[in-house]
Amino acid sequence: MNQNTRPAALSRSSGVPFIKMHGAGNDFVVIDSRGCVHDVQRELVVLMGDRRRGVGFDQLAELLDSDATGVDLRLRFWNADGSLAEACGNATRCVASLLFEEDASRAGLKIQTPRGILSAERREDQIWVDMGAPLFGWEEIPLARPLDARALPIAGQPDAVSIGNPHCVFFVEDADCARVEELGPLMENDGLFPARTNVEFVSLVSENVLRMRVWERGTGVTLACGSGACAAAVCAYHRGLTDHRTKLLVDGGELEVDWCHDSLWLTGPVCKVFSGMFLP
Ligand SMILES: N[C@H](CCC[C@H](N)C(=O)O)C(=O)O
Repeated sequence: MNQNTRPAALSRSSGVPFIKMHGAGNDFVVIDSRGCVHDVQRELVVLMGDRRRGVGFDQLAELLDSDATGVDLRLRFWNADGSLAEACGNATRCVASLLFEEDASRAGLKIQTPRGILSAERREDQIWVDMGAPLFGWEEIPLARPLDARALPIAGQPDAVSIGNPHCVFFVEDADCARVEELGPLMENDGLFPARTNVEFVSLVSENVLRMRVWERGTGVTLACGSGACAAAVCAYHRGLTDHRTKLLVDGGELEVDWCHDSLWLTGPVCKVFSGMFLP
């Protein structure tokens, strides 16, 4: 790459330090831009996101300073295609685990995201993140026109919901047979969703246990999706399929959602894989 075309963050002479993490196989690069002059730019995201020429990730989570009182940090989420996302449940869990590790005496965290200020808590050996309340208003999701978001009038009658970011949830007989790679990108780019959408295929496996496969907006097929798990759990609850607490079997493991007093609490495994220096 020509030196003159380098985005600001790439001109850090010794490279860009990062941590690679995953939550149930949903993988992330975490960059700490707190106290930095340069924040991350789209060009850097796309270069790092390349699984052959870069590091590779589903999302890049960027830690930023927050000026809101009582807030520990601000988070910005980038998809692998360089687009921004309003929410990312699994990256929020991963970052919360880093912060709890930094300071073992911490009981809770407040994290500012485009979706609002989220709480994270450590309960025994699990980290829970409150993803907030689901939004079903057509202009909140957003949908292209005023429609009832539950059972959209298209084939498969999916539900639409926002967990800060848009989701389109298909309830199917057997999620393992869903044509995720074919239908995912079609729905992601359907005119019904002007901001594009994440797409989940969900089936009921047993009492309060759902199987979920996902196509993520701006990324593609992923092994798990935290906001998608919240979307699937709350839509299943509204359809009378599950109770308030749901386990989700995803391709990369298990997630759990507790839908409680207008809060969608999310938990699941978190793993730190390696740290490194990205050299442009
Ligand atoms: N993996 C994320 C979702 C990323 C969202 C992104 N694909 C979008 O909304 O554009 C999660 O755990 O919630």
